[in-house]
Amino acid sequence: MEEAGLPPGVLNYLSGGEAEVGEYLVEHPKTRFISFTGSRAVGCRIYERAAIVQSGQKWLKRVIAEMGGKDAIIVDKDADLELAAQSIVVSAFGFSGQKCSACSRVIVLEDVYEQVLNRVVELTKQLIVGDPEKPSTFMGPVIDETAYNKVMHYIDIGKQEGKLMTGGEGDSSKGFFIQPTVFANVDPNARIMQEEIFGPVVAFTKAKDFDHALDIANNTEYGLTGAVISRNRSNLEKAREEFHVGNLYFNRGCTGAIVGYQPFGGFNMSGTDSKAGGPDYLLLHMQAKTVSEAF
Ligand SMILES: NC(=O)c1ccc[n+]([C@@H]2O[C@H](COP(=O)([O-])OP(=O)(O)OC[C@H]3O[C@@H](n4cnc5c(N)ncnc54)[C@H](O)[C@@H]3O)[C@@H](O)[C@H]2O)c1
Ligand SMILES: N[C@@H](CCC=O)C(=O)O
Repeated sequence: MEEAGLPPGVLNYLSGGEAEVGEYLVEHPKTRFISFTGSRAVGCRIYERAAIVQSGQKWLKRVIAEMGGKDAIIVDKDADLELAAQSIVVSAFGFSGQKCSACSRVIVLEDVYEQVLNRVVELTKQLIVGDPEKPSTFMGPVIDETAYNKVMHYIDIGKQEGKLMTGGEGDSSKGFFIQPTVFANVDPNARIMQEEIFGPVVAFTKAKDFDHALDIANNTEYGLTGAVISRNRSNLEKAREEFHVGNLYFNRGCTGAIVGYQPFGGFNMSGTDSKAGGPDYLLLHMQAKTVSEAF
């Protein structure tokens, strides 16, 4: 950044604990702007703390919060089912599901539900989990023990809430490895359909028609990414209007936004409606001033 012209000392990297560093910076009267990426819980905490005007503070702090997701892929009855299955597997299990954009809910029209589910299970069983340095590995471990315990806890909940189709096992003896896990026949209001897991776990539910599928997809506090796999143009147009997410994809998975091409950021509890990687983002970090001179 200095090579690009930024004066020394403007950009600083500071590591440390959440309370010691995070809370201190958020609450400091001289902090002016906070750009945060992380969970809903921490984002809400920052938003709340930043709103309090501290002694000596002479501005209102501005906050951008990019938070979590509970992202859904809808599969229509006339979809390319192989494309659907491939898109689901990549979106659910890439980076071990540790993406805010990861697919954690699959909503399939009842006409093709069994076919899509069976193919996803088949593809999931072929994934290689292991050493991420090996090119043949598809999925490495989750990030740490806390993440491992959290995801395994959700897998236990999933075993009560749905039918375990594949996966469901973890091994923390040498790294924190979790098998890619698929649950079927899950109620849209179940915890694994509502709460962000941030791990390799995906839940399937059945919709009776496309409107029902959209209702289920929108039945979440989040609104980050979503995808529709369909050959039906009028259903795609309906989703364009009614599927309430910041990043909506048609006939592809719901991860992998490209900077400059698919500006990224969600609605509702997924964030503050900003679009990282898009032309408007920089303006959010600036202060506009209007100067008028009369002659
Ligand atoms: N919307 C997006 O663009 C996006 C992108 C990536 C990840 N995420 C989300 O991030 C989450 C996973 O990341 P994580 O586990 O690092 O999230 P996290 O919220 O646990 O932590 C994020 C950061 O906040 C810091 N932090 C924690 N408490 C704080 C506090 N009280 N005050 C200030 N800072 C504090 C942490 O030290 C960490 O650096 C998921 O929810 C995921 O969906 C969102
Ligand atoms: N922008 C990334 C997600 C970032 C968060 O994990 C994507 O589109 O997959």
